[in-house]
Amino acid sequence: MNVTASAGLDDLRVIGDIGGTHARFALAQHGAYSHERRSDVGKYNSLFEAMQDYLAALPPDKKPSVAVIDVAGPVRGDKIKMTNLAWSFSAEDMRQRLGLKAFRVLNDFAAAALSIPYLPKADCFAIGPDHAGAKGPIGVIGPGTGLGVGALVPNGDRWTLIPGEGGHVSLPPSNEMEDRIFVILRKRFGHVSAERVLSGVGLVNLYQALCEIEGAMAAPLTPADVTDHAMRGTDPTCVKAFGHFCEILGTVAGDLALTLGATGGIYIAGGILLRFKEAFAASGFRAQFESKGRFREWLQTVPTPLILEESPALLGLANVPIEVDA
Ligand SMILES: Nc1ncnc2c1ncn2[C@@H]1O[C@H](COP(=O)(O)OP(=O)(O)OP(=O)(O)O)[C@@H](O)[C@H]1O
Repeated sequence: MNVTASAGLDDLRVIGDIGGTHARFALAQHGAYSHERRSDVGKYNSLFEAMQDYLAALPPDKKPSVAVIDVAGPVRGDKIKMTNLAWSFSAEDMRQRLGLKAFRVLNDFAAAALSIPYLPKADCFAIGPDHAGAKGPIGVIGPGTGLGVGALVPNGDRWTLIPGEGGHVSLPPSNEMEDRIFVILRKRFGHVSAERVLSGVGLVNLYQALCEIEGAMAAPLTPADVTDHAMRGTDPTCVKAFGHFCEILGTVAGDLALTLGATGGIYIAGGILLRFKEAFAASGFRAQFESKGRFREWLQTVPTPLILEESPALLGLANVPIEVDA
């Protein structure tokens, strides 16, 4: 899809970023948004219910005429099924039931990628070289409930958006310990995608694999327990799990940079790492990102800012042109 900043931004639009755990809705016009609300997706049986609830709570003079929604999962055609959530819907059916002029659906990391040209500098925490003024293809990668990946490629004064399912690329182990973790995960999952490690549940998978390597019994920890122990240093296996998480993200992000030729930067998004920006910056992430043999020097020039905004996708959705077909 080719993207300009102008088309269809006058209509009041309801925008929604639908992840595997949270749904965030807002109202947008002229590229900016307000009336943001976040809910747990578990509260609702369907996207329709969640949207109806949000729309019903708006002031009476706020009646959006179009919807632009992103979902964590592939978007091909009218029927959408989310990857990490039991919701499915037809965009045309949603449009009719909500009485809207248009109902547009994008992949969540396509929307996150679209936000990058509009993201205020204060919403990024610099890791590696400064991203301000960096030009060229841009990648976005973010561990949350799943692992999202998206990209933007400059095309004259426009951007070409590349939605994909880069979270499901094969996990690349890059040292002996990662080999051992990989073997354990392969026995468990068969194909070990990057998402099996680089997500909330991935943190727990890493912790459990490390316990197995150490011959220890894994405690029933949540992703938040793992990072909590890691930050407080109260469980050495959790400290190691967080360390591997950051390093493996560095490897996968470095692969993405090489594949895209991402001189514009690889932006790190998702709901997990923005909570731990200092620990992430101090981790082995950047060293692993650059550790690409003969391409180390080139990777050293690629910025890897951490997006501090929980839902950058909303900014992308506020700006997506809706008359242009994907
Ligand atoms: N403190 C924490 N430490 C580590 N993981 C956490 C923490 N809090 C929440 N998580 C995990 O983060 C994930 C939710 O991430 P996020 O807030 O980005 O949700 P989402 O937008 O619904 O995800 P996605 O878009 O990937 O489907 C869950 O797996 C959750 O267990």
